[in-house]
Amino acid sequence: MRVTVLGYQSPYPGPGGATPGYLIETNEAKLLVDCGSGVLSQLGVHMPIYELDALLLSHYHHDHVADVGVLQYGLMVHQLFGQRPADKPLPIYAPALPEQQTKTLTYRDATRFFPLEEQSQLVIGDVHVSFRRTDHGDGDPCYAMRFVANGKTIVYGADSGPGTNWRGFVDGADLFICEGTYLDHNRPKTPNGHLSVRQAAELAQAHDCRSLLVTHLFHGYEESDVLGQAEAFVAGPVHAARIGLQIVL
Ligand SMILES: O=c1ccn([C@@H]2O[C@H](COP(=O)(O)O)[C@@H](O)[C@H]2O)c(=O)[nH]1
Repeated sequence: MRVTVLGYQSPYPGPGGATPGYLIETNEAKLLVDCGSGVLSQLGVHMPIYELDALLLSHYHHDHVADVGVLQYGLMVHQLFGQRPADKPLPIYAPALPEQQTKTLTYRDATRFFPLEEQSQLVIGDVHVSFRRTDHGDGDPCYAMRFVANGKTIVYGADSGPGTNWRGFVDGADLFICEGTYLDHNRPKTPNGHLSVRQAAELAQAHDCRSLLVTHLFHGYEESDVLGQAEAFVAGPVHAARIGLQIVL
């Protein structure tokens, strides 16, 4: 499996940047995971957008879905150009709630919405995907995703506060893509559905992850500060997200 960071910033893209979006590729699948602001232009650096096999959305906050509409337009045009079959809408797997948000995900022949629940299990090409609800948001679900292919496991933690139950989901992952929204000096006194970089590292270490990618970062954070505050993770390599970073497992 190969993961490419297309966007990692939050809550908005810095100059030339992008909010969360990750390309996960195997021999048999090209999956876009979240589709934030600026992600579509980054995707085009790595592959034609019409070759995607699926889009998976963790939740509907703007920083994770901002480019879905332009992706739909793009696929529609590539179908008109004959580069993508008109009878092959891109599946968009996304939470079933809030219902109003789901209504935009089926668009002409370009995309089709498939609802996710915590119990959902997907097989896309050679990738098996399962889900875990995270501690995030004001009542509507946000799902972390576990991708297993060719004996390797990537867990994408989506947005997740300290109340998330990770047991049996992230343990032993070859790569944990975990949010670290705050450096220490910005960390709120009361948990608000996000983790700090320090908490992300402690979590990955406690669950025996083999490598860590800290993401969902403010664009102004320095990579050296992020890596410095991730010192609790000693079990393997630590990466601070940056656009274009590729990790091969
Ligand atoms: O205290 C805060 C609250 C939010 N942010 C950033 O804003 C976005 C959107 O907020 P949600 O809590 O996810 O609705 C969030 O992803 C953070 O990047 C913040 O930095 N500090």
